Amino acid sequence: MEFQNWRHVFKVDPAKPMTDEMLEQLCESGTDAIIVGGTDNVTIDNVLDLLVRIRRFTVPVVLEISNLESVTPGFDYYFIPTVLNSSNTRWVKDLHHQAIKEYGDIMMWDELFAEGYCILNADCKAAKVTEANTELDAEDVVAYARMAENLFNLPIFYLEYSGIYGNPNIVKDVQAVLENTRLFYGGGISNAEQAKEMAQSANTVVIGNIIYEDLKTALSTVKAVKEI
Ligand SMILES: CC(C)=CCC/C(C)=C/CC/C(C)=C/CC/C(C)=C/CC/C(C)=C/CC/C(C)=C/CC/C(C)=C/COP(=O)(O)OP(=O)(O)O
Ligand SMILES: O=P(O)(O)OC[C@@H](O)CO
Ligand SMILES: [Mg+2]
Repeated sequence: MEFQNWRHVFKVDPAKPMTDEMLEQLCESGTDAIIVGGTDNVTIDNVLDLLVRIRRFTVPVVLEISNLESVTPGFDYYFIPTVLNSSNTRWVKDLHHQAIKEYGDIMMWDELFAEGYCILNADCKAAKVTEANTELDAEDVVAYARMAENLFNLPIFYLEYSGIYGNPNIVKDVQAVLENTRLFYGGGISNAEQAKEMAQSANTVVIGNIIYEDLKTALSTVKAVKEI
């Protein structure tokens, strides 16, 4: 699949305002894809608004589904998070079961890809919402990665530090045990050096909040990652 070659992606949050000028710079930056996703206040209206505006460009666009109410046709792919270290089955497989029960007959299965999330920042919104157990050491995380690949055959293992820069050694340890499952890293990347450091081990680095804080620096991460 196309995403298997992605090295760099921007994640844009439908709940946050973004001008056409900003969006154009992101879409024309040379990034491999734009992921549309966030934890809260994601609605059909703000998702459609972003989709229509991103579609003016040729960059691939993915919807990372965080609730069923905001799903719409028109994206290239749909990423479906399942939070492996959640302590509440709702975020692991119950919402997924409900969605498949309701829409299973009309689902375009070849556009859907599951992401096995392991959330490591206890203070981020996604950890709180999903009641994630973030008290994990490197061995625990590696075990989740092995589970994602070997038990569940997930195409993506997503190391999520949303809001803080993570531990590059853990990213390295995880990459060492993955063969087919792609390793996405996201969290706290706020300059080109950090993007480069995480991209040494992760297959794909995800750049989120810095887009809204310092667009120029966010754009600089594309070249940094592509240079490796
Ligand atoms: C039209 C078409 C092709 C139809 C497809 C049919 C269909 C309905 C398919 C659905 C298939 C399916 C099985 C869906 C599951 C649905 C679901 C609701 C799953 C749960 C998702 C989940 C675990 C969400 C929890 C939160 C989470 C992990 C979000 C990921 C994004 C993230 C961590 C963002 C970072 O947060 P952010 O908001 O940016 O935080 P800050 O503001 O602090 O930065
Ligand atoms: O927003 P940041 O901290 O860059 O994290 C990116 C992404 O992993 C969030 O889901
Ligand atoms: Mg965010």
